[in-house]
Amino acid sequence: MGGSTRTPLQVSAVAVVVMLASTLTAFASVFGLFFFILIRIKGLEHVIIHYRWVFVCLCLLPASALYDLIFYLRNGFIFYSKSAPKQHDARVEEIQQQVRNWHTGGRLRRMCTARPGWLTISFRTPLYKQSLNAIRINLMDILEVNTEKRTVYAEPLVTMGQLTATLNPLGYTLPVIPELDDLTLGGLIMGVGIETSSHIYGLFQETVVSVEMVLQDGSRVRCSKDENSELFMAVPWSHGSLGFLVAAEIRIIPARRYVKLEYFPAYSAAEFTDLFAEKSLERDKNHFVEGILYTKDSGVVMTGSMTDSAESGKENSIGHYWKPWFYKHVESFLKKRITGIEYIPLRHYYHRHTKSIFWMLHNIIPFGNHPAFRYLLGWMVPPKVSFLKLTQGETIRRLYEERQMIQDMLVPLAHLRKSIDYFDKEIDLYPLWFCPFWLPSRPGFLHPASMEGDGEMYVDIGAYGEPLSPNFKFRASTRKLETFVRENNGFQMLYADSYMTAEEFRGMFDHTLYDKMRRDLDCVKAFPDIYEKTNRNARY
Ligand SMILES: Cc1cc2nc3c(=O)[nH]c(=O)nc-3n(C[C@H](O)[C@H](O)[C@H](O)COP(=O)(O)OP(=O)(O)OC[C@H]3O[C@@H](n4cnc5c(N)ncnc54)[C@H](O)[C@@H]3O)c2cc1C
Ligand SMILES: NC(=O)C1=CN([C@@H]2O[C@H](COP(=O)(O)OP(=O)(O)OC[C@H]3O[C@@H](n4cnc5c(N)ncnc54)[C@H](OP(=O)(O)O)[C@@H]3O)[C@@H](O)[C@H]2O)C=CC1
Ligand SMILES: CC(C)=CCC[C@@H](C)[C@H]1CC[C@H]2C3=C(CC[C@]12C)[C@@]1(C)CC[C@H](O)C[C@@H]1CC3
Repeated sequence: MGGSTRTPLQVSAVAVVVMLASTLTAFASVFGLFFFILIRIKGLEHVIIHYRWVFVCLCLLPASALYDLIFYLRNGFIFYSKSAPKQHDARVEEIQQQVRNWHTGGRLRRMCTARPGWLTISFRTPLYKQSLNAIRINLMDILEVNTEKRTVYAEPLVTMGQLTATLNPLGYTLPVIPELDDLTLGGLIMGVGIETSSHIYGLFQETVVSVEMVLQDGSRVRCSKDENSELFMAVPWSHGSLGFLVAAEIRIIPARRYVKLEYFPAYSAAEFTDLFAEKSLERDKNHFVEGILYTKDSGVVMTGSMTDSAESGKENSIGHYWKPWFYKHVESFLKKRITGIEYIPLRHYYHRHTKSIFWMLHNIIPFGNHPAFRYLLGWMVPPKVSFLKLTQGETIRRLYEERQMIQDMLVPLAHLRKSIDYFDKEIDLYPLWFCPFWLPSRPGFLHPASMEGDGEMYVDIGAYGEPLSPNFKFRASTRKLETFVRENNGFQMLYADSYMTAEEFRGMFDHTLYDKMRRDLDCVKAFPDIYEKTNRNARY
């Protein structure tokens, strides 16, 4: 894609945007500072809880839009000027130097990345960030899109939003693009990522062709299925406990203009389960499969396929800021008791839950889906998750801790019906999100209970919101849920609060290869292990 000449109109438009942005920033900063002081004054809890939207709308929305705009311009400039690949080696060398300095300094404290805890897409802030030796990883660019090899080569801080904005106009996409936009390549490879195409391609980790790591001795290694293959298989879910990721090569596939999305309402848990299982197993027919349950007995299953043309009158650009929140739109099929077909522009599909942060924005801006709000301020939505986290203050943090659940549990598809019953009885939280994924049988932290056969179809059950079950007790109920999941050969996503003991944790995840790599690469004194980094006690 070549550069283009700007017309005087475009130059004036940029000047107006810059002026508006500066005014907004000044206003947001003053108001933000005022509110920041306010949330620290005790006794103002009512205001903080019930009027958080004032602060969010006046400060966080403009700040988020501005931040995104600046980074979008910066990323576009760097990508098209091709300056990042030239600097990559020097930047990696800086990381290697920091690790060597850690050795010469006597290896006193173990290491983690210096990325501040509030920036990570999880409810918690890691406590270890304060006490460990923080290694600065300043790597945030896409290095190459190779259409012949069908790969994109990128640095670990590249986000999903950055990747879709770059790849889609070139006619490509990633096989799995986990929603939300600010998720990073590093976080998804070292942690886990999932999307509604995972029933075909597997979790995000399965789309990785190779990774480049800096190990605890300061060396730089490349790993793929043919080169350092054991380390390659041990990297997913390792949470930076085997080394630092400095680049990754990910598969790309041709993109099409639209997703033809079909909506199938279901009016009982049994109907929902059967439909969801049937669509998930039709891997050659459905490129995307997703389900949302609104009550135990009502939900919608969606299937999508990519296409270049749309039937007239059926195009729906759901991503436009004035459009209703996606999960509300989906619910309307349930209420109207009809199936439906729509053609959604690809990028809009990928970001369908971003605008409303699944259904979590409703608590923060209760009128966020009202047409008046959408038309007036919708263009700035959503506030950045990291900004919400940074500014939530102690009262809101405690409130979420005591009243809200944010969990993703991965269970075999065969146990879906049982799991829906369990979630309904013990938690009673709706909407519930369902996303199928294929788990191959091969060594690593996560594999099906039986290693016979190619693999097994699993489903991610995402619970985000307020549990209404009268039996619900935060710690005890989460522990009980963890036990249920473990007993059903399932797994917990580790960005969420995990209360398992070390023994229970080892019972859920296969540590054979991981322990071997920790020993072979001399990681024990260099990095905390996964349990130490992800357990509830490690996070504030
Ligand atoms: C204020 C602003 C911030 C932006 N921030 C980024 C950024 O951080 N990274 C980036 O790669 N591109 C960003 N963009 C660029 C934007 O994504 C481009 O317009 C895009 O390349 C054009 O794609 P499109 O026309 O296919 O989709 P569009 O029609 O522009 O977008 C489709 C829909 O996807 C959603 N969407 C698109 N981009 C984002 C995003 N980045 N974050 C959240 N939702 C999004 C929106 O709901 C949008 O309505 C930003 C644009 C603006 C105006
Ligand atoms: N759709 C989806 O699939 C969603 C997934 N998520 C979760 O969000 C997480 C990703 O969030 P994100 O904010 O991007 O990442 P995080 O900053 O949360 O990083 C996740 C883990 O990866 C490690 N890590 C990240 N980058 C590197 C690196 N370059 N080298 C070594 N270790 C690294 C971090 O180590 P350290 O602590 O040392 O920084 C941390 O333990 C995923 O793990 C996923 O579970 C959340 C929402 C949606
Ligand atoms: C699709 C998958 C696999 C997971 C989606 C999880 C997200 C819905 C959550 C991950 C981190 C969560 C946070 C919040 C909302 C829900 C998540 C984005 C908050 C923004 C809620 C408001 C708080 O004040 C801050 C939270 C930060 C983390």
